[in-house]
Amino acid sequence: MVSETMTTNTMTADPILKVEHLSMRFGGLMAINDFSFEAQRGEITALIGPNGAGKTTVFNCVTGFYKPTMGMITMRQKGGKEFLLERLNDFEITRDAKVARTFQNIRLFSGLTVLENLLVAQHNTLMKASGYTVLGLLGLPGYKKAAAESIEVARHWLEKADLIARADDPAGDLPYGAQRRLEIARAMCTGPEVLCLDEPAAGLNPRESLALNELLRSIRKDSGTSILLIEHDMSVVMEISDHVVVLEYGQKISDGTPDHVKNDPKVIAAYLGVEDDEVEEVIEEIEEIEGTAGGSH
Ligand SMILES: Nc1ncnc2c1ncn2[C@@H]1O[C@H](COP(=O)(O)OP(=O)(O)OP(=O)(O)O)[C@@H](O)[C@H]1O
Repeated sequence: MVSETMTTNTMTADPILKVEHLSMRFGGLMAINDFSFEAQRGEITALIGPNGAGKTTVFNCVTGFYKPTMGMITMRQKGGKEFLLERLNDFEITRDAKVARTFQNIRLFSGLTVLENLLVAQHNTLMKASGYTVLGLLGLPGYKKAAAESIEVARHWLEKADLIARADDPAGDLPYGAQRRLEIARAMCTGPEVLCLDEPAAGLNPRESLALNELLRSIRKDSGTSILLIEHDMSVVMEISDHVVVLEYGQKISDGTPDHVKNDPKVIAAYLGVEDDEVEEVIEEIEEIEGTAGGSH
């Protein structure tokens, strides 16, 4: 039988994103120190780790918000074209390399409607079709066609995100979980090959969390977009990820399938804040407590 780890790392090896020897220094602090990992095409890769481990810094390097102190970040599109992301500006990473992102804090245009938010996301395509002229905006058939297509793309993602009934409502009126899904739908309207999500489940209730899982799974299945996510909610990470990479103090401590990572003593130690050799003792204690709780029901 082929092990799960092999399925992820060997048999389907087709990395869309390769991070090699990444380091990021902030003054005297080495926030990321010689960190390498690969995200496979068509998979959901989660980056996890305790607070301050460096997850957001890695994200900011991948998406061009920070220029790394050292290291290489290669994005290989499905046609084979390669981009060295550390050399590009953030807007080029979105526009040319086709890496989209969402943020920890929701950044929607709250006064615009839900649909309008998705049309704004397609601004680049629409402006190109207008020939960048007012006349183009008013009369060019190419523009009209592009505008109709943009509405179609928006409708598609509104349906996927279960937001079609709210299309004409101001984005700011949506419940929190729906705003998170709208952000993801907006990122998808740019046609990304990699979607980077910064804590998409933060602040969601269990029902909203389930809706998010469903949306992310359908993105992977239907669009083939690869997803890289940072997430604290382990139920989301373990349920939807194909591959999990764990950071602690800016260095990789584990890398593999959710099952592999979940049972890795180094990861357990990092999350519990104990030394590696104390892990077994702590696990035994937890099992005892679980046994006692199970027995009392
Ligand atoms: N712009 C910055 N200037 C200085 N230090 C920074 C900067 N950004 C991050 N850091 C530091 O780098 C380290 C890693 O921070 P980062 O935000 O990447 O961690 P994280 O794993 O995303 O944490 P959290 O889970 O709390 O969001 C921290 O010690 C943080 O204080």
